[in-house]
Amino acid sequence: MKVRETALPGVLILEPRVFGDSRGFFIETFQTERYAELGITQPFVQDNHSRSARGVLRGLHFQRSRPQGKLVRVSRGCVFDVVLDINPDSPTCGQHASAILSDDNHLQMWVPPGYAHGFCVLSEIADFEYKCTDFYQPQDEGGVLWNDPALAIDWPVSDPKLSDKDRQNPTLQTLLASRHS
Ligand SMILES: Cc1cn([C@H]2C[C@H](O)[C@@H](COP(=O)(O)OP(=O)(O)O[C@H]3O[C@H](C)C(=O)[C@H](O)[C@H]3O)O2)c(=O)[nH]c1=O
Repeated sequence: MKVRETALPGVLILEPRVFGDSRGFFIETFQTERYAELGITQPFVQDNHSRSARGVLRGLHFQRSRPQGKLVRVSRGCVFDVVLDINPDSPTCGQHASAILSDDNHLQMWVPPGYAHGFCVLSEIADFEYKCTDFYQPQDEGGVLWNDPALAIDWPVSDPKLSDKDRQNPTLQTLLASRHS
């Protein structure tokens, strides 16, 4: 497996080994020992699968008191995936890492607990599948506005389809200010 570090501490882009043959391909999408060697040691307790159409943007989400680590991949289609540092004590707070994840490049993103995460869909349909290190806690959910100008995230969509919740997410500055109030 090839591993690329990013500008964000602990955020990794992983390229699993692909075994192709005349029938298609085979990939081990997760394996405890191999991923533990990369520091991905927290047990996964929940698997998620979302399907979205072209132009959908989900994010940027996080859980406050029960932060989820996420090992994300795309099993169908193509997305622009974004991880945002929202830790005010981090030297990279406000910075983001991004990658194109697709069923062609088979790339995965490891999002350690404590980061915000989101993606937008670049193909007709995208199946987004990911493993989480903690359970979904709806009352614990938080979000950051996808197009917060201070973040300068170069989303490859201009007028994405958002949930009502995501349309109302605060800017990072507002979020961090509310934590100290
Ligand atoms: C996340 C989640 C949602 N749900 C239910 C709650 C809603 O009735 C429905 C859609 O939820 P939501 O609109 O929050 O789904 P996404 O916008 O895809 O949320 C995810 O989007 C970004 C990309 C993330 O990184 C997070 O994993 C997660 O926040 O699924 C569940 O039952 N369990 C869950 O773990």
